[in-house]
Amino acid sequence: MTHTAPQTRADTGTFPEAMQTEPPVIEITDLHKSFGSLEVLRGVSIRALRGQVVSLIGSSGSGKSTILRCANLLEDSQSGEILFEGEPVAWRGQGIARQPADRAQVRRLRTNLSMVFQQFNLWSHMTILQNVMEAPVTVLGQPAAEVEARARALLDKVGIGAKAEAWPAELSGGQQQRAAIARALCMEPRALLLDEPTSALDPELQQEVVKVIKDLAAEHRTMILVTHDMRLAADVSDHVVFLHQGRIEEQGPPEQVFGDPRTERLRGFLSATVAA
Ligand SMILES: Nc1ncnc2c1ncn2[C@@H]1O[C@H](COP(=O)(O)OP(=O)(O)OP(=O)(O)O)[C@@H](O)[C@H]1O
Repeated sequence: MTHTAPQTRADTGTFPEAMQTEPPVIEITDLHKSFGSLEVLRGVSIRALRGQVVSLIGSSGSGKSTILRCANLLEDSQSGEILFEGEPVAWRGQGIARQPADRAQVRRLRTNLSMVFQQFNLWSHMTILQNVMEAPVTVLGQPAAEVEARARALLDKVGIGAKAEAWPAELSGGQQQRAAIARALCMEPRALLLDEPTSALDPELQQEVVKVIKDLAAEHRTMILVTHDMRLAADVSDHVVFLHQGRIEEQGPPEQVFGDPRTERLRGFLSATVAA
């Protein structure tokens, strides 16, 4: 079966060869995760090198978001290893006493590995500018004037500079998501985790956010992107991972995954997604 393969960024170049000798920014090995008796991840291994965009695709419930949440210490796992820039992301203790192994690491990790959520999660009692400035000022203790200059520049970059003093409720969903991306970037993270950043938006608003994500990919930001938007995955990814019921069913460069899928499951998934 042939598919109308979305065009990919295969020939646009990814990252300088020299950078490939450093450890991956994110390296997940043989991750297993269950919620009670429900096995959600069954031995998933994924890595993102500096400057790479890795997209996770697959049916609802296949475990994509759980991978991001484990990588960011929002969820524990049963077994497997997660390294951020070569440093283990680990938990310790038993039962309800179990917690991330090292509080300083949680802070470092959340600073360096910013997450953008499907539902934006802006603070409604703060203006857009305050939302973007909050963590660098309060968590990192950076001077407010410096952070404000950076925050305003980021809001300009994502096209909502004029909304700096507005409240989140005054913005469209697409504008709120762009503010959430500016907020993540204001931490000056080394990598971004994007969890279905366009899924909560009407189609016409999705394109505003897609443009911002494409711009970030063109800057060779390291990103793991969970998305149901196959065109976006094809456009921005260096590597695409197709998950099925907690396992990697197929993976490869986007031109292969979308243009020449090897497994019947991926072919079926792509046909169903394109038809939807
Ligand atoms: N906190 C939780 N408690 C119990 N089950 C959970 C929890 N979080 C996720 N799950 C279950 O784990 C499975 C995987 O969820 P996950 O959100 O990772 O999938 P997904 O591939 O991202 O799906 P979607 O595309 O719908 O967001 C689902 O069956 C979900 O219901």
